[in-house]
Amino acid sequence: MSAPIDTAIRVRGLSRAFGHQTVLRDITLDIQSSEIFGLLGPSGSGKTTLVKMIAGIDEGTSGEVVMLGTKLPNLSMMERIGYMAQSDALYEELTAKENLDFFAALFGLKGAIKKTRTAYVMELVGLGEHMNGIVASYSGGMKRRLSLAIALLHDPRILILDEPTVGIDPLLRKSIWSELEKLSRQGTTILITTHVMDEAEKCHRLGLIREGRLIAVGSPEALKQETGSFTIEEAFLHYGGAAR
Ligand SMILES: Nc1ncnc2c1ncn2[C@@H]1O[C@H](COP(=O)(O)OP(=O)(O)OP(=O)(O)O)[C@@H](O)[C@H]1O
Repeated sequence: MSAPIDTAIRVRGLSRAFGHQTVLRDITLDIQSSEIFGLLGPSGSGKTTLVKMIAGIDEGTSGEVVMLGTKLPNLSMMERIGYMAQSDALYEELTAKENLDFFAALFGLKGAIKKTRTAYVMELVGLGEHMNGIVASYSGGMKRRLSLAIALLHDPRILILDEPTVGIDPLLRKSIWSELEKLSRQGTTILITTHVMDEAEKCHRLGLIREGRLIAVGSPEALKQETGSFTIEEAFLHYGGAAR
């Protein structure tokens, strides 16, 4: 008998409409524990809408999301999810440290653990020396990095990142990716949306999304092989999508 597959995120028949506009149509998807799963699709195809429902902050018009065995939305699951939204949700008038303190309190981090985690995540995103800077004075890329630090702060089992590396320079992007790979090896499940093809190549599996439908799911290699493509972009075109 084969070992049971450890599913971290189970999506079944998920649809979402805003008024008369249906933006997600009957999405069914399993994301395995420790997997780095990438969502790729043109602007407006429904990636953010989907990750918001998987993060438990929006609900489908129909269908369901089950995370680590618990149906969402469920408040107690919030502790196990690190969510980095596409637009930064930061307190601009406060310092980075004060922002981190706020989120640490929200997740019940205190004392030495809070101090260690705060220092670690800020170093990771290259902001170790900007801890006491007022966020309003940060550049766009620095704000993205602080948002990523906050998503990682409580060491969540599930990490949901909506275009996390926009505005981040290639060197730092590389070190962030090697950290994501390390977290995945340690058991963290990572769902990431991206427009960047070399990031898509780093995902264990990809879901290609177009006009609210999941048009293909597979490893970058499998998707390329199936379509006889050299690049993911080409494979996407083959499935009837467009990379942007
Ligand atoms: N709250 C909302 N009310 C009405 N329409 C919405 C709402 N949120 C999203 N939409 C619509 O849903 C569609 C999908 O949007 P979504 O943000 O999920 O796309 P996306 O693939 O993440 O795009 P991008 O890559 O540009 O971030 C768009 O047509 C958008 O206008």
